[in-house]
Amino acid sequence: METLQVKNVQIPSAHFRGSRTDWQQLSSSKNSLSLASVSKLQGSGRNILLSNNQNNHLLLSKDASVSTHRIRCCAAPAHPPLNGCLPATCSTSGSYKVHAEDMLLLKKRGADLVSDLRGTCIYLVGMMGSGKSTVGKVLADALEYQFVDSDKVIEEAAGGVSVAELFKQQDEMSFRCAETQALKQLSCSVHLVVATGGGIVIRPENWSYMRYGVSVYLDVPLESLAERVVAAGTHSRPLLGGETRGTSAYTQALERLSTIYENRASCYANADAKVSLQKLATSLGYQVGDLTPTLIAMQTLEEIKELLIHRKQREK
Ligand SMILES: Nc1ncnc2c1ncn2[C@@H]1O[C@H](COP(=O)(O)OP(=O)(O)O)[C@@H](O)[C@H]1O
Ligand SMILES: O=C(O)C1=C[C@@H](OP(=O)(O)O)[C@@H](O)[C@H](O)C1
Repeated sequence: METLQVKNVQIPSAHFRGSRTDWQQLSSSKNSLSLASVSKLQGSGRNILLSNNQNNHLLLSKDASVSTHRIRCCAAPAHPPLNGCLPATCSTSGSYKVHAEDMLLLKKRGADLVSDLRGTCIYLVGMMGSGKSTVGKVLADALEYQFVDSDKVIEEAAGGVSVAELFKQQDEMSFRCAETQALKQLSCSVHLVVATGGGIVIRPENWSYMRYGVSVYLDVPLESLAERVVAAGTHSRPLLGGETRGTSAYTQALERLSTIYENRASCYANADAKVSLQKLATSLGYQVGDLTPTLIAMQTLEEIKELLIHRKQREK
């Protein structure tokens, strides 16, 4: 890790994902943004972390479209590069490991939101495999909320019987009733990030519970979903029709996911906010597969922030 003392930097506008009010801007054009009062620029691996003296941080990803020469230090370093300012440890959000510096930034973004959220629960909705659990755990850490998976609540209420087993033992309607009960119970709590089951959106009654909180739709292209669920194994996802192997597994998963999605697309659109992985990837010059749960969690916090600002303005 390298730390440079710099005064201001120029970055491509598309890569600015922070709050503009946190940063003094020297100039801004369609394609580029010049930020003043940057006190530190730290680089590690693919990431570049900018900080200013007000303790605001901005994480940029160094990839094909943001190479170091496009992140131009307008002032020469005041001191020779310093080494290792942040601990090289990782924090664990479930089994996914978040780099310490990323978690620092996530927590900063989370802390900015907490007072406006006032304990409101966050409900992540989206298709199977969209990353609700993976991203949800990172978000919960960032907000210092508790993470809950609605499927796990259903399994506990059923005495430890798995969702896949419940689908075998009962019809889907019974599972949906248990899901509504679980959600009703969760909606009485505060400070929760809830990873909901992919089908929770189909019942209007469920929305009446999720309206107590903020719902965010993780919109992931079907091809990526199919890749993920096949890699993870489809045994725990009964609606995908059990385990198949080889190349046909991907084709079968994609077909089933497409059919399920067609029936649900309008329901997902009810969410208060949306994180589109395709849009995020395009804005960063990435492929969807390159988007880490950390980046997705960061974007989720941004979307929630926008939503809260919008709500506040409407209240006025
Ligand atoms: N951003 C990501 N990039 C790649 N794989 C991911 C990402 N997010 C989640 N996954 C993987 O996809 C699978 C499904 O994720 P999960 O969080 O369980 O989804 P959901 O809770 O929406 O069903 C898991 O194996 C997980 O490791
Ligand atoms: O899409 C669905 O209808 C379902 C999604 C699953 O949850 P995940 O989205 O967490 O896989 C689980 O609730 C059940 O298998 C039904």
